[in-house]
Amino acid sequence: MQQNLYRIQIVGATGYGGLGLIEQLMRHPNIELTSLLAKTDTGMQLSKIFPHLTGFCDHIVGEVQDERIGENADLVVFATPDRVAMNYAASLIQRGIKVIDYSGDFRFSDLAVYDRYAARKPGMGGKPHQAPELLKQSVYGVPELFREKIQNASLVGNPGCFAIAIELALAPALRSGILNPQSIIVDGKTGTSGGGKKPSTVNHFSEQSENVLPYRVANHQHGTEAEGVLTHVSGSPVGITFVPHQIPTSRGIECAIFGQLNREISLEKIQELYHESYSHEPFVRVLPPGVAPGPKAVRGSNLCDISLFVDQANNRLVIISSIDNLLKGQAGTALQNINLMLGLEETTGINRVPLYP
Ligand SMILES: NC(=O)C1=CN([C@@H]2O[C@H](COP(=O)(O)OP(=O)(O)OC[C@H]3O[C@@H](n4cnc5c(N)ncnc54)[C@H](OP(=O)(O)O)[C@@H]3O)[C@@H](O)[C@H]2O)C=CC1
Ligand SMILES: CC(=O)N[C@@H](CCC(=O)OP(=O)(O)O)C(=O)O
Repeated sequence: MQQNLYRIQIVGATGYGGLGLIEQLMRHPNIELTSLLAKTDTGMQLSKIFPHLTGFCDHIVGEVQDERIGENADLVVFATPDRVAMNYAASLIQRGIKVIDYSGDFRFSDLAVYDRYAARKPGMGGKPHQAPELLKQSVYGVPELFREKIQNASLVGNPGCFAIAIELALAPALRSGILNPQSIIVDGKTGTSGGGKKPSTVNHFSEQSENVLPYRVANHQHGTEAEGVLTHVSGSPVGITFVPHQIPTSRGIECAIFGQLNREISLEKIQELYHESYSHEPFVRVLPPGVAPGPKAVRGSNLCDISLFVDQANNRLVIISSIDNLLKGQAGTALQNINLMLGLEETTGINRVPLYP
C-alpha cells in the first residue's frame, strides 16, 4: 500500500448510492477503489452500465461471493438494501476491516428500536436482526452530531435520507430547549431516486409526474429514526409526526418542519443559536432570514441548507431543510464518515459547488 492510500471495496456498486460514492472517489487523492461488487450486473465494466463514467471508472463489476467480501480492502462500504451488511460485518471487523453500511442494519444501538424501524419498512417482514451483538458498537453516521465517535468507529450505520435532513434541522432548537419536543410535525418531499434505481409502478413516469404522492403517512421508518437520535442528543423524549411525499424530480429532499416554541423568542436569537451550532460545519448552511431556495440550491453537493422562520401569531418555529438525497442523504455523508474513520481531512473529495440550474 502506498503511504496514505487506503483501499476501499464497494458492495452494491451498481446502485445509486454506490455510484454516488464512486463519482466522488474519482477525485479523492488518498483512496484507491480496489473492487466493485454487485448482485446482477456483473462481469462488465461499470462504465457500460453508467456511460457518463467512461474514461473515469472502467472497473469490471465483480459478483458478490462470500470469499470476495473484504478482499484487498481497508474499509468496505455496503451500498446495499437492508439485511445484507448484517451477514458480513462481524467477520470483517474481526479481520481489522472497517465497515460502513447505508441501510438500517446498523443505525440503531438498541434492538427494540431496530425492530420498530424494521416494522415500518416495507418488505422487511419483521425478520430478526442477524448480528444484534454488533449494535452496541455501531456508531450512527451523522458527523455533525457524532464526529468523535465516528473517528474511533469500526462500524458505522449511515443515516436515512429524510432522517438526516430532519435531525440537522432540529438538533440546535431541541438541544437548547426552546421547542416543545412533543410538538414536532414534518412535511417531507423527496425525488424518486430515494427509492433506488429499480423501476416500480410508483416511480413510473406516468404515475409520478404531475403529482405529489403522500406515502407511509405517520408511519415512515425515518420518523422513528429521527425521534431516537433527537431524543438522544436533546435528552428529552421527542415525538415527530412525519408525512413524506414523492414528487416528480429525480433527486432532492425538502422538509418543512413545525414545532411549538416554549416561550417568545425572536427570529434573530434563533438565527444566532443556529449559527453557533453550525458556523464551523463545512456542509451545513444556515441561510439568511427570508431565504429558502429549496433543494435545487444544493443539488449535486453535500450541503444541507437550513432556513428559519417564526410564525409569531401562533408562536411556532418553522424550519425548512434541503439536501440532495443521494449526497448529504447518502453517499456524501458516507464519504465524510469514510474520511473520519480513516483519519483523513473530513472534506476531502466532497467539496463540490451545487450544480445549477
Ligand atoms: N436512494 C436514497 O436516496 C437513499 C438510500 N439509502 C439506502 O442505501 C442503500 C442503497 O440504496 P440505493 O442506492 O437507493 O439502492 P439501489 O437499488 O439503487 O442499489 C442497490 C445496490 O445493491 C445491490 N444489491 C441488492 N441486493 C444485494 C445483495 N443481496 N447482495 C449484494 N448486493 C445487492 C444492487 O445490485 P443489483 O442491482 O445487481 O441487484 C445494487 O447495486 C439502501 O439500504 C437504501 O435504503 C439511504 C439513504 C438515501
Ligand atoms: C422515494 C422513496 O421511496 N424513498 C425511500 C428512501 C428511504 C431510504 O432508502 O431509506 P432507508 O435507507 O431507511 O431504507 C423511502 O421513503 O423509503
